[in-house]
Amino acid sequence: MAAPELHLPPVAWPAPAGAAATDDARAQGLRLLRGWMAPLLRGQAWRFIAVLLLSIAAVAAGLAQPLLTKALIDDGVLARDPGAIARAGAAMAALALGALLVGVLCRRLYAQASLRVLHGLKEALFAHLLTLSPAFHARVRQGDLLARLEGDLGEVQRFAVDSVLSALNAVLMLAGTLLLLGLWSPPLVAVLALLVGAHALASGLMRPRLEALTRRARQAGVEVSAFLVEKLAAVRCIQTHGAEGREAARLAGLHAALRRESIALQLLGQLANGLPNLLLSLGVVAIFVFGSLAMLKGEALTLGMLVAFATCVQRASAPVQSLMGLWLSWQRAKVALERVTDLTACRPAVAPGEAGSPAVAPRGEVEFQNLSFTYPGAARPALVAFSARIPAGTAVLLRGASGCGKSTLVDLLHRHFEPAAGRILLDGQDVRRLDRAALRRRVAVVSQEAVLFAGTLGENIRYGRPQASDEEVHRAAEAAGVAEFLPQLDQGWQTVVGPRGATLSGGQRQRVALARALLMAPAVLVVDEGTSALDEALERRTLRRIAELLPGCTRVVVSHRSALEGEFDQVVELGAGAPA
Ligand SMILES: Nc1ncnc2c1ncn2[C@@H]1O[C@H](COP(=O)(O)OP(=O)(O)OP(=O)(O)O)[C@@H](O)[C@H]1O
Repeated sequence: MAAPELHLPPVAWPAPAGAAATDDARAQGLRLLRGWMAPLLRGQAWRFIAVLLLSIAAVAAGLAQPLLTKALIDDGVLARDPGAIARAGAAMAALALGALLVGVLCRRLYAQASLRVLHGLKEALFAHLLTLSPAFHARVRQGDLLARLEGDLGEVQRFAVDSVLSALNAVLMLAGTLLLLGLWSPPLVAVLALLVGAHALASGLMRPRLEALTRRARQAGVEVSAFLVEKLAAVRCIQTHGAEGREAARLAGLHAALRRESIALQLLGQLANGLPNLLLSLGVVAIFVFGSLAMLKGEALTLGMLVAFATCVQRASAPVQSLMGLWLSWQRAKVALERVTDLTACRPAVAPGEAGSPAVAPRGEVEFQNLSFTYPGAARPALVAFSARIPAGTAVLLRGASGCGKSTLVDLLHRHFEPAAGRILLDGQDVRRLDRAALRRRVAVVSQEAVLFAGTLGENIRYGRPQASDEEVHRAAEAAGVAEFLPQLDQGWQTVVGPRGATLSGGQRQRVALARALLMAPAVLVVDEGTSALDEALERRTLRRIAELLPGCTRVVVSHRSALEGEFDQVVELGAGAPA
């Protein structure tokens, strides 16, 4: 049985407050995410191992610096040996240069591996989003999806890859430093451990506030991107209604909320970040004060050792800070992970279908048997016990009052949803038993809103069948009426139609979308008000040309125009039983 698309109650997500998915759904979503990440990480394993080995080399070079400092002071300066000073200086310079080269190589390998993992994750999430039904996409704001794809997924990847690697590096550095310090002075190690413990305590106290602030700041950012995506796609409507000023003011309001949350988050983050710095600076002061006092008392401590101690503690500060930073990134990543699993927890409304394909030479007979359907979360059914039979190769006009369920019927035929009751047969086979992709190749749908992509006219017509020959494209374009406006386009087939086909008229866009469907040579062609922007004479001509191009094709046309009735073999009325 198909899994429900949303395991969440329909109102729980997407909601303005970004409410959570159920635990069960989230666990499933997490499993899916881990399933994507594991092979990506395995594929980059050699790069990560190389980065680790290079990091160990860099740590060793870093640890040699305090030893050289000690040698320079004690064996060189205090022993008044210029040769020892020169040797220690040259070794320090060589190590610094080596560290730079290793750092560059490390960064290169690391960026390659890390970006591949991020892009792989994004591609998997994008592919997942493409499996979700139009009803899901109708409910989710595009800006919200973008924020989750771009920001949240990046945060998860940064934690899973960047933070883990830098933490590993930090642990190595810290372990080496502690070893050195332990050899010289065990009490100093105890001081460091005390500092780390104090920081952990302070961090624990700040955690709940930091997590809540992170979530709120993220949501405020999503509100801004969702606003921009929606409004920039509707500039003409805003201009028509003279709403430019109001929209600008709304953006300012959203920005004010975002600023409030971001500044609070940054202040708390700064405090959390600055704490280890403060503690370590106090540690260095303590070493100099107590070390100097010990030297004055004549204890066995050289100036070189004191400087080397301080250098060690300062060297330990970077890894300690990076480990503390790890905690901060985990707070951010946890919130981001929840937001990404909100998406991975969503399942396609319908299963891809069984292995069966529609007949090799489909006839195109469609039968709706007692179909009922209610949208998730809707109070009233969109379709109630609808039945009709459309013989193969016939032309049918499907009509009914606005909102009576005509488009829903088309979506059920295309298996964007499963009916609550009843079934649809294609050539006698239940469409649920058919492979969904194969079904969609046999049944082409042209909707009222023609969706074109930025690209040439030819590319848009070929979208469903990129390998079609020029001649096939021309025939489909001729039947759809594209040929009638082609001479008006400067570049002919090569004309770039702009984002969403914006440089064409509504009727021209519909004709391009129709040509695209005809090129697929479907067994069943459904035109869901897909020629509504054409004048009546052109619509009539187009319907006749389609019949000539695809004589055996079953044609179902959803239209409110009664004058076209004569063009059809049958008129099917939808409405009885369905809500008005
Ligand atoms: N995604 C959705 N979620 C909830 N309800 C929906 C959704 N899409 C459509 N509906 C509802 O289902 C009913 C049928 O809608 P449908 O789009 O199928 O009607 P239609 O007959 O094609 O209308 P029109 O002729 O105006 O295009 C309507 O009451 C509509 O409000």
